[in-house]
Amino acid sequence: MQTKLIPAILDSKKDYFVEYQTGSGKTMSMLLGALAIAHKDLYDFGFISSKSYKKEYDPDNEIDAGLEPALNAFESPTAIIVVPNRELAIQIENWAKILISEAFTNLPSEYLLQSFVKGAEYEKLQEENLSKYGIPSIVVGTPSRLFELIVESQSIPITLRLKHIFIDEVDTIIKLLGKNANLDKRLVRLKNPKNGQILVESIFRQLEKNYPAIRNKSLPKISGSLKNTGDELNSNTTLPFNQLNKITAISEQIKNTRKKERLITEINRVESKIKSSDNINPINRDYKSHTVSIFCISATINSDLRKFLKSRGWFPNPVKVIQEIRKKTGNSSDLKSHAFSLPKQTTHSCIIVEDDTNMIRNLRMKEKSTESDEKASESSSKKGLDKFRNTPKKDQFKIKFTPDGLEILENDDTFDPDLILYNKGKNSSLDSDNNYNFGSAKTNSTELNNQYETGSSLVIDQEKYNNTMAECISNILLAEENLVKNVVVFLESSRNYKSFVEKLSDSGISKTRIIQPHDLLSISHQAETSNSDPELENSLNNLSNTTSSPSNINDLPNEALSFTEKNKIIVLTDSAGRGLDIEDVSHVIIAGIPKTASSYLHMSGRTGRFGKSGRVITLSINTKNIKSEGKIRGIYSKLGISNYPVDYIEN
Ligand SMILES: Nc1ncnc2c1ncn2[C@@H]1O[C@H](COP(=O)(O)OP(=O)(O)OP(=O)(O)O)[C@@H](O)[C@H]1O
Repeated sequence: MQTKLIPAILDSKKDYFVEYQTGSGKTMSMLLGALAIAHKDLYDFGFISSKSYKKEYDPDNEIDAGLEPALNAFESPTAIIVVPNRELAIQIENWAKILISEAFTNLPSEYLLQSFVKGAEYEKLQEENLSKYGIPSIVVGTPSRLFELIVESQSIPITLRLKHIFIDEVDTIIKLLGKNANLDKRLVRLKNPKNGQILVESIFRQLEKNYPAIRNKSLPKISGSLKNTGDELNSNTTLPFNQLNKITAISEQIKNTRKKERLITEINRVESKIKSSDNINPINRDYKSHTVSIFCISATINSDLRKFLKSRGWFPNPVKVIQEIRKKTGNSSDLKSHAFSLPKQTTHSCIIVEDDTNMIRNLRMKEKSTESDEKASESSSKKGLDKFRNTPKKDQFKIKFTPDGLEILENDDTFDPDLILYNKGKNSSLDSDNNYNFGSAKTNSTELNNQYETGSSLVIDQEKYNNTMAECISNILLAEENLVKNVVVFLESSRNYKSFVEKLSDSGISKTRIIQPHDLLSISHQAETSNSDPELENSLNNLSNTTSSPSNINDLPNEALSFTEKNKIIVLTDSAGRGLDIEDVSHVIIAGIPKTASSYLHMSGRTGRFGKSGRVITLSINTKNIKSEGKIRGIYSKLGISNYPVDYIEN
């Protein structure tokens, strides 16, 4: 993958989807490629002066070439890296610091790369860095912070120097609505697209405004009207209007007059927002003068996301795809039926806790997982979109084998971005969220069931969840002591984080061993500001070395005492853990049923990275009414993994 991706970045003539398994080195390749380009910037813009040191630039002897940094030499960045969370932005910056210090003796890394994330203390430091070092060659940050700096305040200007936009964990950044999201939620999304989407599209709008000459054809007129509904829709209607039209068509069939009226009012509000907002209509890139390459990167990119981004005007030309060859699953022969790939060296186990008897046992896998398990994992909604689900699937892609790998040619004649909203059958996406009951006040038993199925798990109260999970986790760590290095625990996103961490420390795990996302940031931040040992600066990568104060014997009420201090328990949620590379994670423990197969894949991917072995244990509570086994079996089956029974637990 790296031998394909890095040259593709250096060539920068096309747009790419990069879909490789977790821990395969995507983020590292992206950074290496971007730094290679930034490195050239140093010479092109006089940072490294041969005159001052009376030496010619010698690529084999860079350290001696001599550096002469000039303030504000770059008028704008040459690459923008968008990531979904602060932790990942800081991790990338820390990696860059180490790589840059290896290549140059005297060059502050901030000339080449700076990170931008939200939070008062970080923002202050970022502003100081910007004024001290000027605009870096590479900016990395979260969508909302980059939006503030690039679009709102324009403190980071965008010029034709910009050659690359990397979107790491693109599926999280765009976060398409799930197939079962209701109309309310769809309307809200239409009015308020995700920050990452607005950021990227605003950058292209800015470029177009500032450099009209880069376009050599005039913009087609964007039009749309609510008057065309249902079958009258034609392909010239732009995406948001098209979606709105379909929502209108569905809302008209709703019998409950009050609900119908409310929806129509909301539809009108969304329509006027769409009309008045530039941000909502797709962009229109001109590929005859292709100036910026977009790299969309993740272990889980599905065809819905590809279609959606194309419909937003991101890729008017064929997009290159760098991905591993996948085995096929399911019935269909198209790309959707490819299972996402997981590292082979990771084992997956699921432990079921029977709530009524308090017994624990291994997940029982049937001989072969049945279709009903898969259905359980998708959990169908009965919210009135059924008639759209059976819409015949169109042949959206043609695949071409090229020397560089697979290239996907999307066929414009058959392409219908609205299918993203409505066409969901058996082959529905793995990574869309399943969202229910948005805005609904009442919850009936079916909805309750759905909530559980989707992983919201509100049926199990917080106290019971905390007690059960903490007890299981401390016992597992005890039983697997010899295998344990660092451990990542994922708790359900709907859970109270603080009380869970407190319970964990009550159950025999020393507080000093528990690391929270904020701790990861503050460790990095301290390393950054204290200008200490560069090795230490890579704190995310050296968790086992950044030990906290020695453990107090009173913090360790039971046998968990025997753990050494170097073993850390990092408590995260799915979104905070996306893309993070934490050193020596031997175990991932997922406390609860993941929302989607894709979510499971990313959480489990914090271990078994870059060829190392890994162990993933999912803990699931079976209550009297709700059996969670079908859901986890469905996820296993979708991802093509089998249960590895835990030998110290009954089957
Ligand atoms: N060429 C390489 N040689 C040695 N180690 C590497 C190389 N490339 C990446 N790594 C290491 O492999 C680990 C995983 O890399 P990285 O985080 O880039 O993977 P990823 O594919 O982006 O993972 P994810 O999908 O979880 O975001 C990191 O510790 C990284 O330092």
